[in-house]
Formats: sequence, C-alpha cells, structure tokens
Amino acid sequence: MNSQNVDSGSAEGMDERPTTATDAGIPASEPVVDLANVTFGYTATPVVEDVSLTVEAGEYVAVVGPNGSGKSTLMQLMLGLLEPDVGAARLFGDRADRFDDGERIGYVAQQASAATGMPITVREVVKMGRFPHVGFDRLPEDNRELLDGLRAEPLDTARDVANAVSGRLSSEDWAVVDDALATVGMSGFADRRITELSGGQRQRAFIARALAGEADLLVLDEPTVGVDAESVDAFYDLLAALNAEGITVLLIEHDLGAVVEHADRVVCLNREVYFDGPTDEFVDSDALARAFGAGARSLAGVDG
Ligand SMILES: Nc1ncnc2c1ncn2[C@@H]1O[C@H](COP(=O)(O)OP(=O)(O)OP(=O)(O)O)[C@@H](O)[C@H]1O
Repeated sequence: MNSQNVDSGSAEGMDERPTTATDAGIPASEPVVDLANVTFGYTATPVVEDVSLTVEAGEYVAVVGPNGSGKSTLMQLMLGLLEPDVGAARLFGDRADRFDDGERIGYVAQQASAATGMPITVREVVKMGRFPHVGFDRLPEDNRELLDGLRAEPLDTARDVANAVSGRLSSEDWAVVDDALATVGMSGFADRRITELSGGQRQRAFIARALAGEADLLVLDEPTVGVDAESVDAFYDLLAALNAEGITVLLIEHDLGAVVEHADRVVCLNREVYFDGPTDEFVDSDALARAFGAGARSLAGVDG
C-alpha cells in the first residue's frame, strides 16, 4: 500500500481498498468499461462514431480531443447516461444504461460547476458518499440472523437497526469519512464550507466523497480547469496515488501536458478514435495533429 496524503504523506483510509480486480469482486477478465462499435448523435449526425474501446480495472486513461469532439458525450455513453444509437456500452460487465451500482463510480465534474450553490461543509459533502451504504440494505436479509444479533449483542444490533431506520451513519461510516478526508489531505478543512475553499481543495473534497463511497472507478471531467498550478500538481499526485491503489481513473483532460505526464494511456477523439494506446506512443504519433488540425504542434501548449 503506497497511498499518499497530499499534505502529509499519510496513508490512512486506504488500507481496505481492493488492490486487484479480483479483490474488488470483478472477474479479472471483466473490463470496467467496454464500448463496442458505438455510434451516437443528438441529431441524425453522429458526434461519436464507431468507437470501440475497453478500460480494464486499474488503468489510468485520459480522453483528449478538441472542443466539441465528443469527449463528454463519450463519457456519458460509457456511464450509461446516454444510449448508443448503434453498438453496445457495458459498465462493470452490465449494460451501461441498466447499471445501478452507482456508488462504484466517483464522478468529479469541472470545478466551476461543482462550486455552485453548496453552502455545506466539506465533511457533509464527504458524508454524502456514504449514503448508498446506509439504510436497510445494511441489515441482514435473514430475520433469524437479526434475531440472533439481538440476542447476542442487543445494544449494538438495536443501534444498527435504529441507524438503518433513520438512515444515520454509524461510527464505522464516520471513520470511513474521516479516512477519506485524511487521504486527500483535507482533514484540517472538514468543517470549512465548501464554498470557502480554493478550486483545488474543493476538487479534493469531491474525490474524498468518491472514496467515502468506496468507488472503484473515478471519472473526472476536466477537473483542474480554473485550479491554480500548484494545486493542479498536488491533485495529479493524488490521482496517481489512488490509481496505484487500484482505482481505475478515467480522465477527460484539456491540458495535454498533464495527460502526457500522468496518464498511462491516451484515447484521442474527434468523433472517431484517432489514437488509443500508451501515452509515449501518442507523443510520438501524428494523431494529435490529425485530430486537432494543423495548428496542433506542441503537446503542452495545445488548446483543446
Ligand atoms: N445535449 C446536447 N444536445 C445537442 N447537441 C449536443 C449536446 N451536447 C453536446 N452536443 C454537441 O455534440 C458535440 C460533441 O459535444 P461534447 O460536449 O461531447 O464535446 P466535448 O469534446 O466534450 O467538448 P468540450 O471540450 O468543448 O467540452 C458538439 O458538437 C456539441 O455541440
């Protein structure tokens, strides 16, 4: 285990995170994302055409492409938020549009949209990550087991039932919340309002929410737009540490310099896939110029 706390180097909170696809309950052969010949258009004209790609558990994949090239649309197809006109999209082995295990996915939006109108504290944001895990689902399905629990450990079992009925977080849930805050280096900001944070801190709080939800896929849509350069570096260090723990990272990124530095694999899109492969091969290929047009000369300086 080598997770990092961005601020202090602590590895708290990551000990129980699955490290392999098999540990995570996913058959090793089951891709996290699987698109087969997917075509989609909002109108009769496709904005994503004949895209086939798979993302395996533990990968760090960046999707790049010019403005309007279909990146967000592709992400929505991957997550089952849009249905392909042609082809098939699968998520953790299920049809993406029928996938109902949402807590497995942590979504971090552009910070501009994440920032709006949330006068709640960081801890409250992170706590939301636990909501799918609380409630009746946590109680034993078998009544006999519940009765046995009441006999053997009446106080603990009664408290579990009360928590389930009220949807309250248990002390274990709060420990997960605190661990997630520590992992992203935000323990000291737990009681700060989310509106009173810098862009980079806010994005780390949203990552903590995903960790508290025990997500094993992180989907990030241009997460560092508007975040200052130093915080951007810390943010990517955090993503790398989480990926090293086995979390699959799927990143839409505008900043090609960051992609080249951090992602293992690049999918370069402009309606169709222009390139899909290891980042160093992308750097050496002509995919960038073809997808972005003749003006795209420098990886670090391209305005996607
Ligand atoms: N809800 C929608 N209804 C109709 N057209 C849409 C919708 N969303 C996106 N489009 C169009 O689909 C195309 C692809 O858009 P998309 O947002 O997927 O691209 P993108 O690569 O994410 O762009 P950007 O980098 O600017 O965020 C664009 O031409 C866009 O105008």
